[in-house]
Amino acid sequence: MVVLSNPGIEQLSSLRNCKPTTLFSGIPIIDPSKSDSKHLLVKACEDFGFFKVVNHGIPMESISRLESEALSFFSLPLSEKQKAGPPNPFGYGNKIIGPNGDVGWVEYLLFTINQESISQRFISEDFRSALNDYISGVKKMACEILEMMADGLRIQPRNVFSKLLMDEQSDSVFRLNHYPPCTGPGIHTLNSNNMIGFGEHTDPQIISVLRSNNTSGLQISLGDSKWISVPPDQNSFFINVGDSLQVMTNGRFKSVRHRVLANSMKSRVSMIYFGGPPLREKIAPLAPLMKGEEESLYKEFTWFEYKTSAYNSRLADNRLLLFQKIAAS
Ligand SMILES: C=C1C[C@]23C[C@@]1(O)CC[C@H]2[C@@]12CC[C@H](O)[C@@](C)(C(=O)O1)[C@H]2[C@@H]3C(=O)O
Ligand SMILES: O=C(O)CCC(=O)C(=O)O
Ligand SMILES: [Fe+2]
Repeated sequence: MVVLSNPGIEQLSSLRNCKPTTLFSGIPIIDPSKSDSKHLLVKACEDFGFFKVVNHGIPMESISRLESEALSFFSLPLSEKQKAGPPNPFGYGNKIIGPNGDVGWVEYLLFTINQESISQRFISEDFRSALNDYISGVKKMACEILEMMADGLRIQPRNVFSKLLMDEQSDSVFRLNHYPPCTGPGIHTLNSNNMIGFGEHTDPQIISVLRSNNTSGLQISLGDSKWISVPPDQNSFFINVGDSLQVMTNGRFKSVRHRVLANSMKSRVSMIYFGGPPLREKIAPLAPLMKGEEESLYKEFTWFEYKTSAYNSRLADNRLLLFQKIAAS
């Protein structure tokens, strides 16, 4: 990857602060075809806000096609890729994440999804077709997972979450990330610690569906400032609970704090579908989940208000704090 003059090396060197960790074998695994999966899934969302889905039914051909289109794009000369940028927030971005000064050892393409498909013209017809085919598969899977969650929580109708993604005004986003091996000038010679590819954060939406190639790097935190390295699995999907789902379950499900470390040997390619509600949607705890006199932990807000506030925040900020009735200690 070509190193841009902005951000500078001082900024990027602040990313080398990660201690090596071992891969964790306790990530919950959900097989949707198994009868107990809805209960396991609820437990995973309560304990981790994160789990892996196997036996998902999305054809490998659809996944590989998108991965190879993405790799072809990221292999283009920087000047070609930059024709699809800068991200505003959609388009091609290189090292700069979001509008508020965050940087990472990553380049990416960010797309908005309008009614099932991507219409942005900054990529080729073949690339767009691979994206649209893949997105329709992961969206269907995300909705099935959300319906299993409703079943596991014993709430009705079972499309109470999934209808938000199915709404034609759903504000969903798709992202392709490419983390080149981190051998930039001055980086590995200064210090052998890992570099941050994508800094720690929670995803603001309802649910994120992540697939990566077999390169490690993704880590999750269980709120104890320790990081757990997620063993990569190119045949499975990883699900993140987003901030909006945490609010809709009044804190019962936890939005998972995660980050990506760049790998010094291999490049990582990830594809993430972020399922979000329509902008006008009120994000609030669902009544059937409230027990007795239980009160909402959050002030009332719409997805538009939350998203606006998120885009004014730094990646690592706890974006829900502003919307909590009682600030956490
Ligand atoms: C620093 C930022 C990038 C981000 C918008 C934000 O201001 C804070 C949230 C970030 C995040 C994290 C999850 C997704 O990757 C993302 C697309 C999103 O919806 O929220 C990114 C935003 C971004 O890269 O534009
Ligand atoms: O690239 C990854 O594996 C995760 C990136 C991520 O968390 C994000 O784009 O929000
Ligand atoms: Fe994320």
